[in-house]
Amino acid sequence: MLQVLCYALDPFTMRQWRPSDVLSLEKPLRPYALIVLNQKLNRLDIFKKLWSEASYRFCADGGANRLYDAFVDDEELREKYLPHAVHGDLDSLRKDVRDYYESKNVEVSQDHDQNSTDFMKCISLLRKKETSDKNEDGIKYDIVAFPALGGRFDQTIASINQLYFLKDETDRQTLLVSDENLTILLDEGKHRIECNRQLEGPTCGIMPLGGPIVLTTRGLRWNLTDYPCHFGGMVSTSNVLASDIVEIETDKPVVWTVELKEDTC
Ligand SMILES: Nc1ncnc2c1ncn2[C@@H]1O[C@H](COP(=O)(O)OP(=O)(O)OP(=O)(O)O)[C@@H](O)[C@H]1O
Ligand SMILES: Cc1ncc(C[n+]2csc(CCO)c2C)c(N)n1
Repeated sequence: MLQVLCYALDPFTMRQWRPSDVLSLEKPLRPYALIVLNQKLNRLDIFKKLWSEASYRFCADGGANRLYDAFVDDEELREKYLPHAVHGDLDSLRKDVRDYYESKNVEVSQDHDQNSTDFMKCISLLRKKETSDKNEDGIKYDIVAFPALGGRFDQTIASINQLYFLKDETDRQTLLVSDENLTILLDEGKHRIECNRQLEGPTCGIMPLGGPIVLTTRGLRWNLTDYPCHFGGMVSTSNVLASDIVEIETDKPVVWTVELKEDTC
């Protein structure tokens, strides 16, 4: 009761998160751009749900191959899943895939920069769209990347690094969705994460990937109070949701990840 009172008195210092909204709500509360990365689209249930409500749909380079290949047996369906753009250095995009999407008037654009991944390039493209005349309301879109994490470890770390890059953009949230996890970055401060335990859990982790932190948690099976966490010391992995509401207070950014159930959509 006391905590409910605290929220009522101090709602702005606690950042609110509902990571699984993108999988559960009919209409998302916040508009988002879906970026399809270059990993096999195993979970078409998740993919179709994320796709259906996205305001922008970009394929990061070889992500377009995965999209194309997901509908190998169904030409008609393939034509229903046309992205707004295929973007990147285009060293992974197959010629047949490029020809197909170009023939359907999909924007295929190349950026040769060798210091940014194709995922990052797609985020730059989103920024361009956001500042274009067509976005008169100046909407900033959340970013949902799928399938993110897993696969190559350097790419996995690059994707998490991307969360850190974006952390100061507090008017947008970035969510990495994999076949088995939802992952976000919590910036320094207080956070209230609402979990839908029909979709999320039981396991979760809080990982100080950017350096040492001091952590306080509530709503987990194993909680910490003002506890120093760092690699080589305490890292909260294989933790378990004990409540629909998880509260986390951290003095530095920290990665939150929660397991996805097998049947989510
Ligand atoms: N094996 C992988 N594991 C995890 N993520 C991947 C993997 N391969 C690609 N990705 C993600 O998909 C995006 C598009 O991949 P792309 O087809 O361009 O492969 P790449 O040339 O190896 O990637 P990049 O040029 O971005 O380093 C990458 O930017 C990355 O976010
Ligand atoms: C210090 C440093 N390490 C690695 C790369 C390589 N790299 C990082 S992102 C990217 C683009 C891939 O499409 C490439 C080639 C670099 N540039 N600088």
